[in-house]
Amino acid sequence: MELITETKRDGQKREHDHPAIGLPVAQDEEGISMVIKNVCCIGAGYVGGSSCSVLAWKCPDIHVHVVDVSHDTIKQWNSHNLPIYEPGLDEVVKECRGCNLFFSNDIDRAVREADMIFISVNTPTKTYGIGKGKAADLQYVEVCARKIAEVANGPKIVVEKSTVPIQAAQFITHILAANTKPGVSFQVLSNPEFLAEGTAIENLVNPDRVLIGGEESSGGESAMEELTWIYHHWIPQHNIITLSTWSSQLTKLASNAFLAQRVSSINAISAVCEAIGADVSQVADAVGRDSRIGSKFLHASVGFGGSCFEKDLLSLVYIAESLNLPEVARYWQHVNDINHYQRTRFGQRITASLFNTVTDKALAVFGFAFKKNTGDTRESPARCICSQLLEEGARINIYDPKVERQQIMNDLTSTKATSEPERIQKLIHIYTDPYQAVIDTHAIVILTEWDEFKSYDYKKMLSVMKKPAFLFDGRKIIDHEAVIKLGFNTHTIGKKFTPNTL
Ligand SMILES: NC(=O)C1=CN([C@@H]2O[C@H](COP(=O)(O)OP(=O)(O)OC[C@H]3O[C@@H](n4cnc5c(N)ncnc54)[C@H](O)[C@@H]3O)[C@@H](O)[C@H]2O)C=CC1
Ligand SMILES: O=C(O)[C@H]1O[C@H](OP(=O)(O)OP(=O)(O)OC[C@H]2O[C@@H](n3ccc(=O)[nH]c3=O)[C@H](O)[C@@H]2O)[C@H](O)[C@@H](O)[C@@H]1O
Repeated sequence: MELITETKRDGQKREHDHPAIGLPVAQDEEGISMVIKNVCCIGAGYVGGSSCSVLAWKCPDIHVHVVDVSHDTIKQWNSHNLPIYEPGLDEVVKECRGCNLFFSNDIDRAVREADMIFISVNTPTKTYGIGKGKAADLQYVEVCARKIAEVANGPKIVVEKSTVPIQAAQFITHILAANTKPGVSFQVLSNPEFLAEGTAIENLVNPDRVLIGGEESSGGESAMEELTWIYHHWIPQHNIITLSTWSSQLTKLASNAFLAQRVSSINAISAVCEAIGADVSQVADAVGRDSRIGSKFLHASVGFGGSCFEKDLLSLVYIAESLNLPEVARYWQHVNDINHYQRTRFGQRITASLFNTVTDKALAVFGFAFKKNTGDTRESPARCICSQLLEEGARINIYDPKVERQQIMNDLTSTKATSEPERIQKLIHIYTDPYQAVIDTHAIVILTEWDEFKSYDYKKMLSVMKKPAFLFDGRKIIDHEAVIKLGFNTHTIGKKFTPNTL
């Protein structure tokens, strides 16, 4: 394995390729000896990788070992090219990696050495069997629980960080309890994560709150104290909430559902605005000035994306159905339905505006990630809208500053996206220069709110496009009056402009 040399927080240059062994014993402020915590995190994805990097950064006295089944992912975490793009993450990892932060595939060793184990594996929507299309798939969480039970050799605190339905902590406890050996004991805590992609480091460093859910027993309470002690390294006590495990798990699902509901609410209003000639930005601004409502998460768009809002809404719908609460299930299902409606509506508007056909027309698509400042395309509205346009026979030139070419190709030609991958593949062109992407196109379609899209030279772009040239701003980020003046036929969400005849 390649050795990496990095300058560490103590100013020393060091090489490393594997986790250090043998932990020192530290003294706290009162000089009392205290064993340094040895933390392991199973799952080196967005959540495990970034949250544990910040944990290592904020807790130099804690040894953090992040493990994953994927060799490629771990190789990337140990390289100069991290597997995820997050502003500020590179700096944090560079400072701690090889000191008190380690990435490896040696899950058994990490679990054995740890006294606290975070489970941060994926919990996607089930694609098969009971609950297909709605329930959270807990197979990866179960594998972790069984692995911990198999290799644990002492007392362990198991912290459920993945987003899970409300019974998950019980089933983890059940598996662990059925496998205890002499000298081995387990406490299971719920500690859901609230970071948002693109702002993960800021969210982890200054969280609105940290939830620690546990059992109401002396063992549960002391486990909660242990985890509270870790977070206390950088988070004030009043931002750390201790609660029951079920409340903690439900709070996570409810928080995502509330956020998704706000986006769907303003998007539903945007359709009304388009129909009556109102402006959704003005409505959102005025509604948000009510301090009881607040201004955040009222930005109308092509719909919400990302790996969690839809998944967690569907999980909540499934839970409500399982609890025989069909009205509750329908309520949350509608939040998701509006999101699909909003995406489809925008795709249809593009086709309708381009004289009811996009067949063989070239369109430049700006942005493929589900939001700015991330390279993540999971459930991105861009995937859905591009697929819609490709099905209509459009040729699309895609530019995104962070999403890899192969990722875009996979997303649009997978069996989930199309039944005709060969035909679709020929219609897609990926660009690394937005000015090249627009040449000879009929329209520009903005699908992610990257800041750089605001400052492009649209006059220059217009000069190389087919006329009449169209601009569809699905994120409401550019100066519409300015591009209309240039001569673009402009469309956006929640507002209608007079057709441009320049
Ligand atoms: N992505 C996000 O912004 C947020 C995600 N969450 C939740 O956190 C959880 C993880 O999400 P992400 O980090 O986005 O997922 P991810 O897909 O980026 O990462 C999960 C990682 O777990 C690894 N893994 C799966 N099974 C494993 C096993 N048995 N042993 C070792 N490694 C294993 C996978 O190889 C993968 O690298 C999910 O439940 C998600 O709902 C919560 C808050 C934010
Ligand atoms: O559980 C999770 O995975 C995370 O889900 C969201 O974080 P994330 O999906 O990374 O990003 P958000 O900023 O919430 O945006 C989600 C989607 O909604 C869209 N959005 C957001 C806000 C808005 O006003 N309008 C709007 O269309 C975004 O463009 C994006 O597509 C939550 O914000 C996090 O608290 C949570 O931890």
